[in-house]
Amino acid sequence: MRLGPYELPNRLFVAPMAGVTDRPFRQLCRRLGAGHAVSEMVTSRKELWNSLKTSRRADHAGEPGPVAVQIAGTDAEMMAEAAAYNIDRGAQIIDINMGCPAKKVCNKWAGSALMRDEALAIGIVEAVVAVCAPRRVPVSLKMRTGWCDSERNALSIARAAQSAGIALLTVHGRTREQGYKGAAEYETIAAVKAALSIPVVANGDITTPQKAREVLAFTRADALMIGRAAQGRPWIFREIAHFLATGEELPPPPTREVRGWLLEHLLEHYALYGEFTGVRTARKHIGWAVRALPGGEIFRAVMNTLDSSEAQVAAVGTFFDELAEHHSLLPQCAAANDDLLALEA
Ligand SMILES: Cc1cc2nc3c(=O)[nH]c(=O)nc-3n(C[C@H](O)[C@H](O)[C@H](O)COP(=O)(O)O)c2cc1C
Repeated sequence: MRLGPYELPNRLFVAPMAGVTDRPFRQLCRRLGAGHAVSEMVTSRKELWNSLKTSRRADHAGEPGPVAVQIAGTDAEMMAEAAAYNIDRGAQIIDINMGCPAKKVCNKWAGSALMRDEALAIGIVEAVVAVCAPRRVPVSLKMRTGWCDSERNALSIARAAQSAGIALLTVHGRTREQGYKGAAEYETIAAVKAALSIPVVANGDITTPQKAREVLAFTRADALMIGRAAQGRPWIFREIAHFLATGEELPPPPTREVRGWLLEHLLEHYALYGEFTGVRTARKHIGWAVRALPGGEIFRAVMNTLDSSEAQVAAVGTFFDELAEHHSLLPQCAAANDDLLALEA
């Protein structure tokens, strides 16, 4: 599918998830079938641009393009500056965050809180497009269905944002008030898709290839975005791609291959974050990878006591070696996907 001047390899996107979708994770998802990845959000507050956290988030070394950087903020001029700053550092697509419900973001009237003030929201879109268009950088927008049940204004913002020049729109089928609770609804996404001529991406609770097919059919969206279901299961993208193309389910991946992907991911992760932070932040990725495997919960607890990368890598290697002795294919998850989603929200 096309996004501005770029032809994306497929219509399965990794959702931006702060603290999760760093470069190593995005690269892993892409390798395992995702056609597009949006980075974790970068603040529009200039004073934070040189912080270690922001510079790690702006690290795209070796990442296959187009590099999409998400920006968040509350002020049109600052957002335009943030867009220009990130383009100068390699961003090829700028994604505006109007979807994040986090308090840190919402208290500052950013993220999904912007949906409450349509004039401000569109002012931001216009200012960002004004900076990006001359540089031939497409702007995408990510939003929820509205602020709350009685203020479901996705359609009106979507129309205005399209007129303001965005190239693609993602809609997460929940209101800001819902956070991650309840189920995503797809009626609003279908209505937005029917009203717009630019590509629309459906997001929310897509956890299986079957669900992916249903959401595509119901919303008629051009693409799907997947977040939490890819945590610990980045091969979900190729599972979905295969199912959409053939109608058949792929068998689970070989346990040894999963071992290899996770260990490679860990090495990339330590390289980006360094030993101390890397070991600590890798724990969640390992936890997600093993949570639904036999012995996973016990391993997770043990692993949280290890504080060197060497010990972490050795423990993960041994865990998967032992698993592979009994299961050449990864044993299917015991926990239902819905439980996993609830767990991580
Ligand atoms: C840990 C976490 C961090 C997130 N961070 C962001 C973010 O930085 N920007 C954003 O637009 N959405 C963010 N989201 C929302 C996701 O992009 C996505 O819209 C949401 O998880 C619904 O999709 P899913 O059901 O496939 O997970 C985050 C979600 C999670 C779980």
